Amino acid sequence: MATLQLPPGLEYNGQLVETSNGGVSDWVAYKKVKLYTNAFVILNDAKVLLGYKKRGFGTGLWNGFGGKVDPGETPLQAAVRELEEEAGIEAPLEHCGVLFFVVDGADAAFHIDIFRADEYTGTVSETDEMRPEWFSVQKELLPLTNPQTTADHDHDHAANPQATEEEGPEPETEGLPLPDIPLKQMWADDEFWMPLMFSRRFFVGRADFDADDKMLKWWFAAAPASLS
Ligand SMILES: Nc1ncnc2c1[nH]c(=O)n2[C@H]1C[C@H](O)[C@@H](COP(=O)(O)OP(=O)(O)OP(=O)(O)O)O1
Repeated sequence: MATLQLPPGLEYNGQLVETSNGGVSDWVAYKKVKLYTNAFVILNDAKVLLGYKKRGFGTGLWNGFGGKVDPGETPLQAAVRELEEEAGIEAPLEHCGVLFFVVDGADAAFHIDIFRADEYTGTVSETDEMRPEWFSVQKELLPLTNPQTTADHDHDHAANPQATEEEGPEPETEGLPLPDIPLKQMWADDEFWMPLMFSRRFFVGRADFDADDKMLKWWFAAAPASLS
């Protein structure tokens, strides 16, 4: 497999397959990089918890839960802290990808470590910063070729052979008709990497935006499906 040329800001030593790219020809220049996290709880490969950003950067958009990595923290520690601060829950987070994100004119680029978990404990709660809500993962975000993704979207409880009745339907989503993930009210890059996250393929990518939050250029790649 040929080695891929990664955009500036990204490093990855393993095998990658390019999954999407587009936009204008030049990457936006940046001077420094700040570390961020973003975390998703995904139940039965079929439902995902998102938060509506009520204030600060990205106000009015739905996103995972996350923020800056504080001095002395690892990205995983920061992701666990932010999930508790912004959604009131704890989860066994696993690193599932890296997004390098640049806004033209901003003082620093964002290196965002993305985490996912299949379960959580605690009670999902609204905070000053985020309003959490469960969404159904629409079929368009689940590649048909993914052997590990077993979501059955015609039923509330996904057809996951490892799910047992003891795990039960989650009380906070049981019986509710969930809306699809609101891609039009999310960062424009999300549609390129969310399918990789849902199909459990480790991904890396970069997305550059202008000062009005319009996406200028993007590139995403993922571990080959058989290696993830
Ligand atoms: N393009 C894109 N796609 C997906 N997710 C993101 C982006 N850009 C982003 O910034 N993000 C994520 C990364 C972080 O999870 C949040 C932004 O964090 P923010 O809320 O600004 O950081 P905090 O540390 O919580 O900020 P304060 O609480 O200090 O205001 O969005």
